[in-house]
Amino acid sequence: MLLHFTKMHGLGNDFMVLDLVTQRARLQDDQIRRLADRRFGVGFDQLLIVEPPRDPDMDFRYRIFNADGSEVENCGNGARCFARFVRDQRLTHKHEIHVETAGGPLVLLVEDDGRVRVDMGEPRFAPEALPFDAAEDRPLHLLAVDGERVEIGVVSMGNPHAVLRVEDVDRAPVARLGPAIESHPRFPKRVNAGFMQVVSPHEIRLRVFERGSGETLACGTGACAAVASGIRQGLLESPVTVHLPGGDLSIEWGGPGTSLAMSGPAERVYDGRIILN
Ligand SMILES: N[C@H](CCC[C@H](N)C(=O)O)C(=O)O
Repeated sequence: MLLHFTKMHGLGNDFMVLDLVTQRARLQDDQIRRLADRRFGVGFDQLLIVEPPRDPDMDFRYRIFNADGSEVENCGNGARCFARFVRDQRLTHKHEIHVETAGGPLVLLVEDDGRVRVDMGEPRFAPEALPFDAAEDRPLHLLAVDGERVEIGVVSMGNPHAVLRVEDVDRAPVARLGPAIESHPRFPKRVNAGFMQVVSPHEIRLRVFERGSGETLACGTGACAAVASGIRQGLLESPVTVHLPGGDLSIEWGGPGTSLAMSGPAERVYDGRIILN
C-alpha cells in the first residue's frame, strides 16, 4: 500500500500527518511504532491522522498516536499542524475549523500570519479526569517517586499531565523522574510529566517528558497544563509565555469556567510517500 504523508512540526515536536480523507489505510500498532522509528521509519513524536467527521456539525476527525503506538486524547502542537495541513491540502478553505478528537471538540483559528490559535477547552483538575489515584481535588499532591517525595499539580487537557515546579529546568532531573512519573502506578493510563520553572507571573520555562514518546522539544498540552496549574496555585497570571526547548508558546486562561487558548507556529518540512506492507 502506497501512502502519501507530510512531515510537520510545532516548535520541534514533530509529526507524520496522514490524510485518510482522500486515502484509505488501517495502521496497526506495530506499523505505527516502525514508522515512528528515526532509523527504520519516517521518525516522529506523534502520528496525526485526518479523517472525515463522525458528527456532521464538525469539519474533521483528528486522531493522535504516540511513537509507542498508543492512541491519545489530545495534542496541542499537533492541532496547530493539523489546521495548517487541512488548509494547505485544500481539504478546507475555512479559517475556523471545528475538529472532533478523542479528548473532545477543538476549535482551530488559522491566522493571517500563519500562526494557529487553538481553543483547548477548560482545564480539568479533578483526579478522576486524568485518571489519578487521589482522595480529593487539590492544587498540589504529594507523590512518592524514585525514592523521593515531590509535589505535583495534576491537570487534564483531554490528556493527562503532572506538573512539577523546579528552580532551573536546565538542571531538572527529567531523564530520571520523567519516566518514573510517566509510569507511576497512581496514573492508571500513565501521564505526561512537565518540569516548570517560574520566571515571572507572565513567563515560565518548561520541559516535558511525554507519555509514549519521551522528552520532546515542545508539548502544547503540557504548556497549557503547566500554565493552568500555575494560575491555580497563584504563581502565574494570564497571558503567559511558555519557553520550551523548541521555542515559545502563548497561553491565555481566564480561570475556572473558561476555555484556555494556545497560539503558536506550525511548520511543514516535506511531503513524502511510503510503501506499507
Ligand atoms: N504524549 C501526549 C500526546 C502528545 C501531546 C503533545 N505532543 C502536545 O503537543 O500536546 C500524551 O500521551 O498525552
